[in-house]
Amino acid sequence: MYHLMKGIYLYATSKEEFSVLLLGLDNAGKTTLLEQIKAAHATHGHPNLKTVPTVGQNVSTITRPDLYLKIWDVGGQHSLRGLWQKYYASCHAIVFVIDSTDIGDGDIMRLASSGAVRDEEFGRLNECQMVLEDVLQHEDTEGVPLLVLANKQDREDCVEVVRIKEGFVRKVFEGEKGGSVRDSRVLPCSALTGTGVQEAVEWLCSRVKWNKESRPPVMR
Ligand SMILES: Nc1nc2c(ncn2[C@@H]2O[C@H](COP(=O)(O)OP(=O)(O)OP(=O)(O)O)[C@@H](O)[C@H]2O)c(=O)[nH]1
Ligand SMILES: [Mg+2]
Repeated sequence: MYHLMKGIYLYATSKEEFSVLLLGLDNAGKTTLLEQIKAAHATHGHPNLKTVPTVGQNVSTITRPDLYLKIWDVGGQHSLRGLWQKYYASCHAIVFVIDSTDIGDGDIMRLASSGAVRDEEFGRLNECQMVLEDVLQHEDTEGVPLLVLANKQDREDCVEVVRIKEGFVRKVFEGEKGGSVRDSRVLPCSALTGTGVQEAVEWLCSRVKWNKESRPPVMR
């Protein structure tokens, strides 16, 4: 009887848990974003916005009415990107965070036709493109929903989200390194002020549920 009751109790109180992986170049704003998401889901809480470059990982589980989201924030520095792939097979969604102030005008066709990569004009656009392509091409990310966040939209010198969508994300997806078909979206946000963070979380929650036949959740 005890075991039956315990089983019913556990069944009634358990929820599906989905894992979300935050990726992007160093300084893109991944840790700041995680802090905002944590603060928004805590009863009392101010985000800790004094981040330092991540070496290793930060992980946090947030509780939503119908599910848990376990969010993995990994270091984006060049030397740490090799570690990302060990998270791919078990994640249910990927967020690719872009620093919208460090990608020139966000137009990869112009970058390609310019020949030389002139840093001051294109910022880290080329690096950002190669890193995103690597993620999309990896077999373990096949079919995983991908949210691209055009971060730092609070800054005056940012590239607006439509340009990032048209000039960068769409072109990468349509290119030969665009990888498999997947659910994807580009949204603006400011991890620093919190603008757009809620919309991002909503999108992630809906997509991990839609995709759960391909990537089933863990019961917790
Ligand atoms: N203005 C502005 N600054 C931001 C925003 N998001 C992050 N930053 C700043 O960008 C810097 C880097 O932010 P982090 O969150 O540490 O970046 P990260 O992607 O975690 O970097 P790594 O851990 O090295 O991969 C910090 O100085 C943040 O305050 C934003 O939306 N707007
Ligand atoms: Mg970080």
